[in-house]
Amino acid sequence: MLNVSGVSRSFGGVYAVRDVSLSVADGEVCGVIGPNGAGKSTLFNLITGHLAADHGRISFLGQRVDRLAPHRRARMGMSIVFQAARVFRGMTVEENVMVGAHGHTRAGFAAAALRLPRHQADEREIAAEAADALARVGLAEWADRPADLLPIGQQRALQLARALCARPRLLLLDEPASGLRAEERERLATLVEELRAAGLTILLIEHDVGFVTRLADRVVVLDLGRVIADGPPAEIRSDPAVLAAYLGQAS
Ligand SMILES: Nc1ncnc2c1ncn2[C@@H]1O[C@H](COP(=O)(O)OP(=O)(O)OP(=O)(O)O)[C@@H](O)[C@H]1O
Repeated sequence: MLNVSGVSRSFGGVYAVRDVSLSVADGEVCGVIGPNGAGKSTLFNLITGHLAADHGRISFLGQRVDRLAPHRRARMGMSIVFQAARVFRGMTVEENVMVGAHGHTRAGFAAAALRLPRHQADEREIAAEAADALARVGLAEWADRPADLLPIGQQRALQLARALCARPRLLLLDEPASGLRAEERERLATLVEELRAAGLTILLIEHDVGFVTRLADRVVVLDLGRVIADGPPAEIRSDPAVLAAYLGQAS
C-alpha cells in the first residue's frame, strides 16, 4: 500500500533521514521507533507531504505521491492523527468529527463551510458517519459537548474518529501515546487493536517502544536518520543494534 524507497532529507547539510526504505502492506500495522532525533518526525512529514524529500520515491496505492501536496495525498486515502491534539474550539465533539468527512462528500469542505444548499443533503449522511466514528472510539455520549473540554486522551480519540470519518486506506499516527496517562494509553492501545482487527492499515510513529511492539505486526527502527532494523516485534526487542541505539541514548 505504501512504499518508501531510498528517501533522504537534510537540513543545513545534516541528514535527518538518509536513504530510508520501508513498505507497509495492506492490512498491516507498521511501527516506526527510534531514539530522540532519529528522524521519525521527519519521515512522517515526508510521507504525509508536509516536507519534501531531497531524494527517493514514495508510492501510495501504486501511484507516485512524493510530489503531491498533503491534501492530494489525503484525498487518495491517507488520514493523519497529529501528535499535538488539534481540536476546533467553539465546536462540539460531533462537529469536530464531521469536519473529517467533508473531503469525500459531493459538495466538499468549501460548500460545508459556506453552508451552501447542496451541502445540506450531505449533512445527514455526514452526521450519521460522525456518530458511527464516535461510537467506534467510545465517545458517543460526548457528542454534544464542547470539544475543548475533553481530557487529552479523549481529544486523541476524537482525532482518531475524525481521521476514520475520512474513510482512510492508510491511517498515519504520529506519536499517539505521547502525553497520555497510563490508563489513557491503555485505552488507546485497545482502540488501535480494534482498528487493526477490522483490517485497517496503520503506520504508527512512536517514542514508546512498548506501545509499538505490542501493536505492530512489523517494526522499523531508525537511528541517526537510517533504518537499523526492520522485522517482527520479537526480533526487534532482542536486536543488538537496536539495544545499542537505545543504550547510547540512555548514557
Ligand atoms: N526543520 C528542521 N530544521 C533543522 N533541523 C531539523 C529540522 N527537523 C528536524 N531536524 C533535525 O533532524 C534530526 C531528526 O529530527 P526528527 O525530529 O525527525 O527526529 P525524531 O526521531 O522525530 O526525534 P524526537 O523523538 O526527539 O521527536 C534531528 O537532528 C533534528 O534536529
